[in-house]
Amino acid sequence: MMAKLFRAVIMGPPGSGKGTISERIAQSFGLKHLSSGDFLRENIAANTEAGVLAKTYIERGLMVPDHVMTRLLLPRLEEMTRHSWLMDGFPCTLTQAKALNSTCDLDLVISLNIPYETLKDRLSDRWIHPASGRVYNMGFNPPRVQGRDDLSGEPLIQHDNDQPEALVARLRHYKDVAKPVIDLYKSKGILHTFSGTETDKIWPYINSLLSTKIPSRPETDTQHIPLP
Ligand SMILES: Nc1nc2c(ncn2[C@@H]2O[C@H](COP(=O)(O)OP(=O)(O)OP(=O)(O)O)[C@@H](O)[C@H]2O)c(=O)[nH]1
Ligand SMILES: Nc1ccn([C@@H]2O[C@H](COP(=O)(O)O)[C@@H](O)[C@H]2O)c(=O)n1
Repeated sequence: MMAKLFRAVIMGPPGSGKGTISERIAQSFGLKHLSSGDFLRENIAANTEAGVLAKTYIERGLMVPDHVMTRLLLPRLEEMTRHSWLMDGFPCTLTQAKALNSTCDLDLVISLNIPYETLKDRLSDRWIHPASGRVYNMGFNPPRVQGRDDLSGEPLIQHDNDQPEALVARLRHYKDVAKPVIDLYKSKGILHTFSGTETDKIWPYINSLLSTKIPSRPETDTQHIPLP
């Protein structure tokens, strides 16, 4: 049982490994991994009003507007009064960061700084199980059976906006909107940036940083709990 609740955010461009590293943090430190992308997909699947609206943007490879993201996510975070969490993919604009700031005090922000060529290679090789959001990479973490999800056996898909043509625009957009967010967290003294081309090499540094902030927990005590 953690003495103090811990609130963290992980930021980085598409394909930087936010989801992959978040899962490791959740397993090692017992934080709930809250994925804004998964939450959007759940709302789309459930046909909620915000989900229907968000879908029209995601389908065109666009970012969902700030007011939709904050309306969807902030009430959920406000409910999480008894859990430590790690938010992945939100905030990604200054407006979202300011809205989050008015809801809670963050303890730590992890920012991933990964070269473009690496992102391009990873994303063109990324395969997703749409129903669960489980992510594979044909080189790094391939599925046991090619083209099939390990748990359900269902087919894996690739997103059009993971292909190099779409990626350049997505990365340019990320750089523009993330810069003021990074500056904000730097000025608060909670930003920690990790650079590199391999998650397995970055992970030990993140692990040791978090070990100084939160107690790790034994393997057997791990679980992934989706956002309620
Ligand atoms: N080759 C390689 N692939 C990696 C590495 N780390 C993560 N990946 C893969 O790269 C892809 C992107 O990783 P994610 O964890 O989905 O990245 P993300 O930042 O959450 O991406 P978005 O959801 O688009 O924002 C996935 O297919 C991962 O399996 C690595 O060190 N090497
Ligand atoms: N703050 C955010 C987060 C996500 N989106 C949209 O959702 C899509 C999927 O997100 P992943 O993190 O799972 O890649 C993403 O491509 C965006 O369209 C958003 O708009 N704002």
